[in-house]
Amino acid sequence: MDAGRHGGYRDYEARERDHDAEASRRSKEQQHNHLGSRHRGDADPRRDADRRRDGGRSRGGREFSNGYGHRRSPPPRSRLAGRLGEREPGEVLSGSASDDSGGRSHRVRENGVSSSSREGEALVPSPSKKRKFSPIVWDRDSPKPQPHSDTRGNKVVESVPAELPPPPPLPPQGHVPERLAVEKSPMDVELAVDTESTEQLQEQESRVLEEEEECPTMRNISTSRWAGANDDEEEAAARRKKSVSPADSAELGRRKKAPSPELGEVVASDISGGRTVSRSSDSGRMSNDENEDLEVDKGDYMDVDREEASGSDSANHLPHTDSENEVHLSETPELVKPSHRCINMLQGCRSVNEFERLNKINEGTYGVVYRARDKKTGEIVALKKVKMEKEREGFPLTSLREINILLSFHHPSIVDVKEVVVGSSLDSIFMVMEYMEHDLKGVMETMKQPYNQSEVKCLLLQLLEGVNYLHDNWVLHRDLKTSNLLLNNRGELKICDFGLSRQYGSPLKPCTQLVVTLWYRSPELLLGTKEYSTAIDMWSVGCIMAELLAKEPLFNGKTEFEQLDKIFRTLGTPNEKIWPGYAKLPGVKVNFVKQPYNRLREKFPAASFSGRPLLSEAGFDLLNRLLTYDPEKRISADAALQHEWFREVPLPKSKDFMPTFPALNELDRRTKRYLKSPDPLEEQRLKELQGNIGNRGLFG
Ligand SMILES: Nc1ncnc2c1ncn2[C@@H]1O[C@H](COP(=O)(O)OP(=O)(O)OP(=O)(O)O)[C@@H](O)[C@H]1O
Repeated sequence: MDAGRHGGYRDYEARERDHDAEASRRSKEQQHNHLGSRHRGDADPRRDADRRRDGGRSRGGREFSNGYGHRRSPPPRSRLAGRLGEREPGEVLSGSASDDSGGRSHRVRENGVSSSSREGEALVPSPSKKRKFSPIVWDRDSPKPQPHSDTRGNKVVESVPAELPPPPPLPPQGHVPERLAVEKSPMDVELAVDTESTEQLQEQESRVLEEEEECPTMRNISTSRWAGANDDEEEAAARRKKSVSPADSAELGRRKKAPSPELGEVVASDISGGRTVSRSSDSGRMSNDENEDLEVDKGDYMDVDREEASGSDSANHLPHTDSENEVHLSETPELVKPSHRCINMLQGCRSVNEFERLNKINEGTYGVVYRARDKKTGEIVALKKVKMEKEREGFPLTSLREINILLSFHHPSIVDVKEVVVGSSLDSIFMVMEYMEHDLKGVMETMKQPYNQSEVKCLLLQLLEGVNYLHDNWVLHRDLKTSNLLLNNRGELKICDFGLSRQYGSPLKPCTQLVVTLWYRSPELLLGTKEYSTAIDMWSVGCIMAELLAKEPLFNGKTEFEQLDKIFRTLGTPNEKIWPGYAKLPGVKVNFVKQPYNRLREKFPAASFSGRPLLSEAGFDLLNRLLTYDPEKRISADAALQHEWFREVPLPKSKDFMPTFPALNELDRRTKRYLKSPDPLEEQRLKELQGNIGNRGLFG
């Protein structure tokens, strides 16, 4: 942006070269530090400090007292075969389940015994993992963290210049972008925006960022290049992508986690190689002349804008021992070669009138979502129109974040944004997303019965894979809830709505406690903590797990006080013993109910005739670990994925056997209301309208 404004392309390129050299140097330093740290052993006192900060969520692997480890060894097939009779229809089978449960079929065990050293199991070398620091969030008023380099190559927060990072590189001379990204570098994502709008967007982003976060150490989330990537390897990775299953690729993604992003970068460890980015076939390097081509054909305009204008108790009660929380660092940290990824901001966007509008799906706080058809390809997509009406200052930051993150990330459990298209004016911007038939909230509202345990496992595994991918890539979602989990009729779950998501490790201003919808908000946020971490997302995952099992929200408070009250009544009132630091939280001054016991088990009994959702010991243990008060002790996504519950019967249901529903998102809103209405008369009408709505799948 600055280059365009002040120096033109020449300056821009020169600056870019400098930037590249700097990035390359940093990358080398990082790698060097990594190598250095390999030989240093565990005697590093800073490692202990990191371990405490990390709260045991390190990628290096946390051993739980119950023996859940990080070993990913496939069980002998014969064992599973021996208990086929115990399976529910659609359960994941060893060996064939790579596409069922996020590639964890190899974790399936005979009976859920979690011994980490069972005989006869073929040990697959666990991928070395990178340690992940707990994000550190500084109060704006607090002293700025001093820049320092981490000798182990781990994430460090360093002071960075207030100015935005340099713009992305120009494509090489004569470069004509391909339509299909699979033929390109797997890490290349090209956000096609015309030059003028690019400048405008960047300028606005910079302005909004500066306003929102005055802290000079903040850098915006931007997708930028990693130095040192090998193009050949990228191409090979892109080719490999085509042959790996999503589940396999999720596994791969975890292995490929970059040690830490360069500050200000969203490091997309693009697990599956090249993402297929649909983009304008006529897009190319943008010139002012080409820009004019973007003028919409008024006669053929999709009338979106106009229409808009008119219309276990231990987790909470028994403090974990030190040994439980001990972080076992990876002995041989994997040296990850960062992938090369860049967004070409200089290509032209397609116009929204290349899509035919089908119906309005939903309207959220930040955008209106439409179902539409790509006129060229016939593909059905979801178009999220960025809401601009409240934005007197320009392009909304939330949307910029969302676009940045979603264009950068590619994972089977994260909704895919294919491209960005523009409306008649530059302030009407749409994200073109893969279309999903439902969101989890809508589906649960229409279901007669809650999901059973094996279905919950299938969904939860996918959710955890997505959250793990985000956390691995230094992003907090900060608004996980059932309406932000999309479902399709292939049993796939995908996380959407990244408007509140945030790169962590960067300072956040104090008022950002108001993230996460109330029902899914963690106690530390409700109690006003100024430092929070990946654990806030894990609390939300716990609430979602409970909601999936019960088909109703776990804690549905109307105010923050009521929300905390509901949490405390169910999980017991926390204290310093189970949650060190609790007493110092700003919100603790309020007089809360004194509930000495954790009563969660009453809501999810092991056996019941009361109609309450059943949950095994292992399932309850996972739920308790997700709903652990102390964020430092709360289970991480990575550890949750290894939890015994997913390995015991009933095994996670295969996605193919998940119940399917009529696509709510294709119905008009009136019909949707019928569907959700508790009124029996309406229900009757609905039945007539929809036939077998809510029928469960073949084996459901
Ligand atoms: N790719 C998609 N396919 C189908 N439906 C979608 C898609 N993306 C979003 N939706 C629907 O639109 C709704 C709102 O989308 P989204 O959450 O992204 O918007 P928002 O304005 O950020 O919402 P919120 O108010 O929750 O922040 C979702 O709950 C979902 O029902």
